[in-house]
Amino acid sequence: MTTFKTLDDLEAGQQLLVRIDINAPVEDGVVQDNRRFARHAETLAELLEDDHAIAVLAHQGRPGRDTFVSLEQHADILADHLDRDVDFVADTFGDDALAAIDDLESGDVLVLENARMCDEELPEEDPEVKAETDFVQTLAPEFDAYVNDAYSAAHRSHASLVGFPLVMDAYAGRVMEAEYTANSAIQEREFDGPVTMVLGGTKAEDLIPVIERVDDTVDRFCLGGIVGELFLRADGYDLGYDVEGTEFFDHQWADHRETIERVLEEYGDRLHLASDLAYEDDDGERAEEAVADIEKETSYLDVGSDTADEYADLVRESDAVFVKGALGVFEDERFADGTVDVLSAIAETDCFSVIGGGDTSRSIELYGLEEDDFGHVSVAGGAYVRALTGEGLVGVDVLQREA
Ligand SMILES: Nc1ncnc2c1ncn2[C@@H]1O[C@H](COP(=O)(O)OP(=O)(O)OP(=O)(O)O)[C@@H](O)[C@H]1O
Ligand SMILES: O=C(O)[C@H](O)COP(=O)(O)O
Repeated sequence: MTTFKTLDDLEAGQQLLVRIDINAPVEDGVVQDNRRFARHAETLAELLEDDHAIAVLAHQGRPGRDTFVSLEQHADILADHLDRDVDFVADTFGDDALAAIDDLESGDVLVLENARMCDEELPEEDPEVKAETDFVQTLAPEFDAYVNDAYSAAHRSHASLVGFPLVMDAYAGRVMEAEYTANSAIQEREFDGPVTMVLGGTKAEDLIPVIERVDDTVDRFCLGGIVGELFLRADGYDLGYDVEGTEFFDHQWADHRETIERVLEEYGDRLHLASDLAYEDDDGERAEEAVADIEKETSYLDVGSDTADEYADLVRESDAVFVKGALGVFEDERFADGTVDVLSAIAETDCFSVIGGGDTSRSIELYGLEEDDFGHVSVAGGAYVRALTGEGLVGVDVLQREA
């Protein structure tokens, strides 16, 4: 099944460019540790044992969002996980970056600045186009090989993910290998009882195509988070108001309204939407309201308790449950109930389960749930649900193609 080269094929003592995905939550400007750091640190530790010199390439946030910040704090978090110094240079492929790369010695780790701060990184273009960018053409000659460990970003055709394998010797890192193996195996499984997909979080644009493509294998969908509210809006309810400083609703509504309305119509009873939602009242407390009674323009931050009970019951009847995205803003304890109640119901049953999402998978340790109670906890979100549809991931495809 795995046709890419792995670290088992890599000669020791080389200068490596290693793409990882440490895209993380940022709270008040402070980058939050999540399980992506721990998993990638294991790959880096293995490479260091083999005397490689490493420059790390990664991204954080998207331009225009308040999570779009430098990777300086990420270098410190990685240093904690690795228990050694990790350098950072505030440059990705300019003179400062090249000078820092020149100084690398065996056993060094250097984090380059957020790849998405380079103009050539983001526009989705073919790998062949990305391989010709100055970004790729400048960095590639500085290294003996490229390692892609960023399975969770492998659905994006961005320069740092798809350009390098076309011009350099390229290998899959351990996280890439493990996630690819686990997620590909899920596609092959067959389940006797109902299969439920719990979809939430902020990235409706990633999830809507998934609903359509897993049509044959998933029996019902439980929606929450921003995604759920967009479907409720399509169902005629006046909701979907951003918290100050965020922009989740309007552009996704403008871009996907027709599809959301069509999916809602076609899927009917198979799509479960929240019947109640939670918000912050004037005293700063959690309050709940039935969706049918909603009149005020406020930001809803979690599904309500009736909805959480209904979703937990559906989970208990299921043979398999796939989760991507949180049902509410679980980082705030007042709005964690929906996510935690549903995850707890999954943990208590013996259904096969996968919990995915860089942010969402963090709720497991935040609320004292045990990773062992789930079939697979993926640090990938969009990439894992896409893999469930059987669709290839461009970042994996190029590694396989060049192997
Ligand atoms: N109603 C809501 N309003 C605002 N944010 C919400 C709401 N519901 C959930 N969220 C946020 O969704 C985030 C998780 O979903 P997100 O779409 O970022 O996916 P993810 O799990 O990190 O997957 P990926 O790896 O694809 O990024 C959480 O950080 C949570 O705070
Ligand atoms: O967090 C993720 O899912 C990956 O890092 C990809 O990030 P993106 O959705 O901003 O492209």
